[in-house]
Amino acid sequence: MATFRHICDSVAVITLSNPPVNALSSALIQALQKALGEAIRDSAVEAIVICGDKGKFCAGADIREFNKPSQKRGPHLLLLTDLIESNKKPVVAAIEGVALGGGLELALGCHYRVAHVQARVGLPEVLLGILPAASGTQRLPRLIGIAAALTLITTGKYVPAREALKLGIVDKVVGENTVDEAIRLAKKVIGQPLGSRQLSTLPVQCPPNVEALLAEAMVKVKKQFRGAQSPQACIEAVRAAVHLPYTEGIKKEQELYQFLNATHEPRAQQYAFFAEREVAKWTLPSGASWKTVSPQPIHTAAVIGLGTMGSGIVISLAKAQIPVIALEKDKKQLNIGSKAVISLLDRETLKMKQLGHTEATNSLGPVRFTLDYGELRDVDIVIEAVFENMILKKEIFRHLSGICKPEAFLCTNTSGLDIDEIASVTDRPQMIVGTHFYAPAHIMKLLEVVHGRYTSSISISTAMQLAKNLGKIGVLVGNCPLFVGNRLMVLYLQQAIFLVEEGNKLEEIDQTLENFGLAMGPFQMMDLAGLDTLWGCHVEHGLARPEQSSGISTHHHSSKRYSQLLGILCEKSRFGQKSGQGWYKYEKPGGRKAMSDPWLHNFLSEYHGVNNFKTQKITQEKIIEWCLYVIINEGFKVLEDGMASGPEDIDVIYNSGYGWPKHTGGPMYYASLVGLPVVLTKLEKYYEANPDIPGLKPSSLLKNLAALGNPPLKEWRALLGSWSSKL
Ligand SMILES: CCCCCCCCCCCCC/C=C/C(=O)SCCNC(=O)CCNC(=O)[C@H](O)C(C)(C)COP(=O)(O)OP(=O)(O)OC[C@H]1O[C@@H](n2cnc3c(N)ncnc32)[C@H](O)[C@@H]1OP(=O)(O)O
Repeated sequence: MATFRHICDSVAVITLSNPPVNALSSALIQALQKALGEAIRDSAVEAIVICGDKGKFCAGADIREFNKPSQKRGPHLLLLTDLIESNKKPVVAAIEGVALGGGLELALGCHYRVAHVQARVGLPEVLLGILPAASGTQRLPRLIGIAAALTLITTGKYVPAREALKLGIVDKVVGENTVDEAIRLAKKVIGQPLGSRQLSTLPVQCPPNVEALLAEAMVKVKKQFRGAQSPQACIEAVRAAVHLPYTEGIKKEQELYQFLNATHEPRAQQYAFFAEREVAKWTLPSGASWKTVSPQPIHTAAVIGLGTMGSGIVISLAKAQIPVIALEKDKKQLNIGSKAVISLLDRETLKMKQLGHTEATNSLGPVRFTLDYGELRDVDIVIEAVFENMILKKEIFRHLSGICKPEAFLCTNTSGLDIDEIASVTDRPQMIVGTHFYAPAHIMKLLEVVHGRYTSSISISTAMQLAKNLGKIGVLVGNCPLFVGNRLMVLYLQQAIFLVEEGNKLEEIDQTLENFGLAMGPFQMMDLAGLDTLWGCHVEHGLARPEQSSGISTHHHSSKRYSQLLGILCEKSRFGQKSGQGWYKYEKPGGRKAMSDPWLHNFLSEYHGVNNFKTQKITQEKIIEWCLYVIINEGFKVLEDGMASGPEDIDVIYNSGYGWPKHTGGPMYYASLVGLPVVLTKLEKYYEANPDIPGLKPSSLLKNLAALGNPPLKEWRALLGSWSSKL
């Protein structure tokens, strides 16, 4: 756990050992306390080095223990940091790998910190719904100042060693032998006064405008983490460091921790943390998983189509150092596409250089542009990213079949078309996988990996490994129309549009859902995605009729309610951000700043009158229920259909692909927070009043679970044996 040995009879090295990331479990904290006590008492020891086993210093408190009652958690890390700091023998932290959360707090208790050049440090507690409650909010501002500490503590950002050195978090960065260097430093400082190295005793260096700085940070986090309490608590704790002596600041830190811990947020965020890791460990009903099916290595790739999605996918591959051949259909498109890719690559290279990655200078190297399909002959994987048209996609896959080597995986970036139909025209249906990236593809973390009827487990394993290599979260889903993410999303967007038809203001709907915590409201999201794209998707998937926009309409299609508004706006060339107007207007085509548009409001009130819609102004609470409960309900239907392995998969898709607020865990976790019987009752009521909206018809899985009360999400599967994955 924490072992202790003598070096040269004067330096004790204490090694933290708790695989895989040396998380500070209560057992490890106890062992560390014991080892420290021994080293302190041992008169032969004049200095101490703390390091982590297997090249990882420490990833912080053991998150799995957070739900243990505190009396069972053993000694508190905070007491340990005080013990280290007040010790007369110098203590040096040798940081390799990571020093995160409690791991960094432990290092801040030490008198010196030496880091390996590839190490990263940070205080990510805010991302787990808590704050750095083992003195991080009090010691870090004393070390690096208020502004830098605020940034680190409120964003949870991981800082690479070189940046940590610039900020003053570590004293030295080394390329190798971190522990040896820490031992050398420890020996050198034996006998020197430690006063200036005891962070708790230092004054906080405050700029004159400190209150303005704190207020600005508060505005920022309220916008960035709407509805979440931990970022605000983090700022309050740093404010305490400004105004109160250390011990009082610590009291405030503890109070804020207790306050946060009493909310649902830590549990929701910690659930989201583990859910992300769980879904990456895919298993198929056949039993195939990482453990049984090795992914094929991907040394080279090709991307077909260099529009927004294709360009982003090329960048993603290039960033992972996978050589890419980028193909377009004609010279003009290749010219436009290659310019977009090169400019994105330049931007990424610059970003990486700023982070100290010198190897990034060569990141443009792996991309080659071509018009010639023949060049794709030897690549290991092809990702098709042309626009959503089945005929075109089939033509491309037929062509690829004849050109690519038999071992090449052929992937489609369709956002919802039938993978099996695409596979049917190829010579290798078992090697066809859906790889649904999210825009911008080089930034968004989510990759839906779509399992077609014929897809082999090796293809799945390879696609899931590719997601990892690209730094993305791969979530395995089934081949249903629109897959999982968009299947739920399209119903949500429709609900929002129905509200507008009934006389509600789209700005209010957006604002309400943003206040709930979504990264953007539905209308801003539609403008970003492109109204023409969404309309095309509605028509393609039979949610509306193509001719309806100009024709006479009953607002029903196959007895289901639909709205023509998207089609009408497209007819008026209002495509969203790209055309400078959609649901909102923008300063110019491609502009980002959404402004309310008086023209649209006039148009909507006319439309409302002409079409005789009922007027139904609803409250903020109802907007949330009306729009979000269809996501939850369809999530249950996805589980019923076996198109996702579990509720965690749906939550991860929404958290990482759709800006769902992690402090509510994800839509399915949120349903359990609200209470399944409550969600069910509301849906029943809404469906009774709107039988023409099938998205509101409660799923039988929801009904069955609600009948059992509100069982915790992790028990859903065990309670209902009938629901099984059909992936
Ligand atoms: C005076 C007394 C008063 C008492 C008052 C009580 C107050 C109580 C206060 C409590 C104070 C606590 C203060 C400290 C808080 C914290 O430290 S919170 C934790 C902060 N740390 C993190 O958030 C780190 C999260 N982890 C990561 O970012 C990554 O895992 C990684 C470390 C960078 C490694 O990444 P990668 O190599 O990609 O591997 P992963 O797949 O992500 O992880 C590997 C496995 O490790 C598990 N894991 C990771 N971190 C932790 C952790 N901190 N605890 C437990 N487990 C962890 C992860 O789940 C993976 O596990 P498997 O899936 O089982 O393999």
